[in-house]
Order: sequence, then C-alpha cells, then structure tokens
Amino acid sequence: MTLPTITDIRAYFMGGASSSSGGQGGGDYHDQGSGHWIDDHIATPMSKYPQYEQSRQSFGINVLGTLVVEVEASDGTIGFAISTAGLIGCFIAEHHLSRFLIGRRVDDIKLIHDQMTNATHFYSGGGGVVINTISCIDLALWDLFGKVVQQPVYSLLGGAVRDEIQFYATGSRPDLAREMGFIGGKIPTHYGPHDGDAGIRAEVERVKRFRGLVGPDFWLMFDCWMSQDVNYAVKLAHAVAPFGVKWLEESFPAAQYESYAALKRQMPPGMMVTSGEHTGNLVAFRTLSETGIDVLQPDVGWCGGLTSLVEIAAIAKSKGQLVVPHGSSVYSHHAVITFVNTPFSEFLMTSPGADEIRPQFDPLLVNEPVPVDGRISKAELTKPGFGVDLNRACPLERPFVH
Ligand SMILES: C[C@H](O)[C@H](O)[C@@H](O)[C@@H](O)C(=O)O
Ligand SMILES: [Mg+2]
Repeated sequence: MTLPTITDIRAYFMGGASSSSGGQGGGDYHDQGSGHWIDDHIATPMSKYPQYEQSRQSFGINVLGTLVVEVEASDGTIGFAISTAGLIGCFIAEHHLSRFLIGRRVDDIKLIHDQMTNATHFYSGGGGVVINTISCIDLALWDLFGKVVQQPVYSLLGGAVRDEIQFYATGSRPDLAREMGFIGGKIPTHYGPHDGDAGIRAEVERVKRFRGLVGPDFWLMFDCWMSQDVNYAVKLAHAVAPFGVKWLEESFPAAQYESYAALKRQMPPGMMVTSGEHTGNLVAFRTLSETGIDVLQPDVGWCGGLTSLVEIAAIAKSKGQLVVPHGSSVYSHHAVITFVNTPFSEFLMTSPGADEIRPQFDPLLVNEPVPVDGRISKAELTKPGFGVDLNRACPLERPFVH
C-alpha cells in the first residue's frame, strides 16, 4: 500500500472568549452554560479571592475555548481531533506548525511530533496552550493514519490488553454514579486553605454523607484542582481517611514537585496521591513520577498528544505507577485499552447536574461512545481512527489560513 501524503491542515475554534457561541461545551468542557456543577464553588488557587470563589468561569477557566484541527491526505481522507486551545491554537497550528505537516506521509507522525515540539521550545514553556495545540495536531494525525489504513488507533498501538475499560465518574453526584454502574466517584473539593479547619470539617461532612449513600466499597476520591498547600492537604487526608477516600488528586500546581513528595510521605496508609492533568511534557512527567506519587494523570489533549501519552505510560510503568489519563473520551480510550498499567479510566460527567450520561465532548463529536453500566467494550472502538466524526453543525470558525 503506497501511503498518501498530507495536503492540508485546517484549524477551527468554538466558544471561549473569542466567540459569541460560548457555553457550548465541546473540547473545552469547562465552557458550559450557567448552573453547571463544574462551575459551582469548586476550590482553586483563585478561591482566596472572594470575587473568584464561586465560579471558575469568573476567573477565566473557559477563556480559551475549543480547538478543532483537521488534516487532509492526498487520497481525500480527513482526520481530525479536538482539544482546549481556541483561537490561539488556530494561529499556532496554521501559521507555525502547518509547515511540518504539508507534504509529509501520513505515517510520519513521530517525525512531525518531534519537529513541532522542538520548533516551539522558544515559546511553549513545555506546556499550556502550545502543547495543547501540538497535542491536537498529533491526535488528528493518528486519526488520519487510522482512517487511511482503515484500522482503529488502538490496533496501531499494538492492540488491546483487555476486553473493556471500566470507569470511575467525576462529578457532583457519586451516589448517582454508583447507580449508573461506575466503580467510583470523584468529587471536587469546595474549600481550601483560606477556609482553614472549617473547610476541612465541611469536606468531612460532604464525604461522610456520600459514604453513607454509596456504601463501604464504592470508591470516593477528592479532586483538589491545585488549590492546597501541604499542611492543608495532609490535614484533609487524615480527616477524611475514616471514610475510605481512595486518593487526593492534584493538591498543588503541576510543578510543585517537592509538595507532592512531602504529601506522599505524610499520607494515611493506603490513600493515594495523584496528579498530572496540567503537566505538559515528558521531563515534567519524569520529575512528577520521581516524587513517588501513585498515579500519573496526563490529559492526552494537553500533554503532547498520543505520541507523548505512550511515552508517559512507559515512565509510570517503569516505576510501578498507574497511568490513568484525565477524562478525554476516545482520545484516551484507544490508548488506555493498550496499557497494562491502566486498570480503570475516568469519565467526566458533563451533564449540568451530573445526573445523566452525556458524551464528554458533546456536542462536537458524532458517535462519541459513552460508558454503559460504567464500562466501554473494545467492540465499541473498532471503527477506523478514533471512530468519531466532527459535528459540522457546531459554530466552528476558521480565523487564519496558512
Ligand atoms: C472536577 C475538576 O475540578 C475538573 O473540572 C476536572 O476537569 C479535572 O480535574 C478532572 O480530574 O476531571
Ligand atoms: Mg483532576
């Protein structure tokens, strides 16, 4: 089979601060309408400022919006992917990174990834919107390659090591998640160091109530979204330990490695420390891994794409750590079903009340699979590429043309 070459790349955005079509959801799943659980008094590094305590959108969690990248091959095949990078990502994709794709063969994915990474060192800082954009292009290339050779991405990675993926659910209603068949529920913390011990007491009451609703064996976890300091995190961990909390997630900003190491040393026996969704490069993941935390949680749309995720999984595997990607739908499903150190994965509840199953990137992906009874079977992932199509009825805008 003579593989085709890449003839075009097109970048679109939806939502975010640059568009009148905000509150759509999509790749930037924090860009939701009002009254959504995901924007309800969730603890963040900004919570110490009263005007930004109630809503993460008030400080701009959704300013970027969704990036959609399409890549077209000389045989007419089109691959695409989505991430969080909005209009800025469109500029980077069209005016900078397009030069590394045009004319290359559709299987030149690793070469293109290396060139995109090295060509942006001077302004990427190893993470953030630049790496999100590289990730989106990398995922679109894997989708294109799969669609050209008519194989699902997980097959291109060497095949599945299990017949299904089981999920925990992130949201405000772990009691409902249990009824839906998930193996656990991760809730956001609502309080932080600025609330003092009263904040810890309030979290204890929350988790005590949920433990009473879900019984003794359903997993309960806290997602702390970078909002804590070591002292608060240690006190919280020990205060909630009697209720069987499985892990504290992302207590600190990504690069506070010493804090993660200190927290890990002081955790109650059996409670895990996890982080990684806002970590953007391989060196940073190696450093995070060396803190001794239990689970690395890269987001495949924010860590350098599938090409990087596979390498991050190997770092974790080499140290006996788990890699459980931050919820990223099909873009992580096709990877994790091939990882031996990913026994479960995350499903992010994007319905406003966390009370019904809604595809994570709704409304952007057509045929986006969702867990049934908390699981997705390998049989759901057999379509070529990532097995989804772009919903072209969404208000996508293309601000730049390379
Ligand atoms: C629920 C958390 O605050 C974030 O919104 C979520 O995106 C992420 O941290 C997660 O682990 O799902
Ligand atoms: Mg998280």
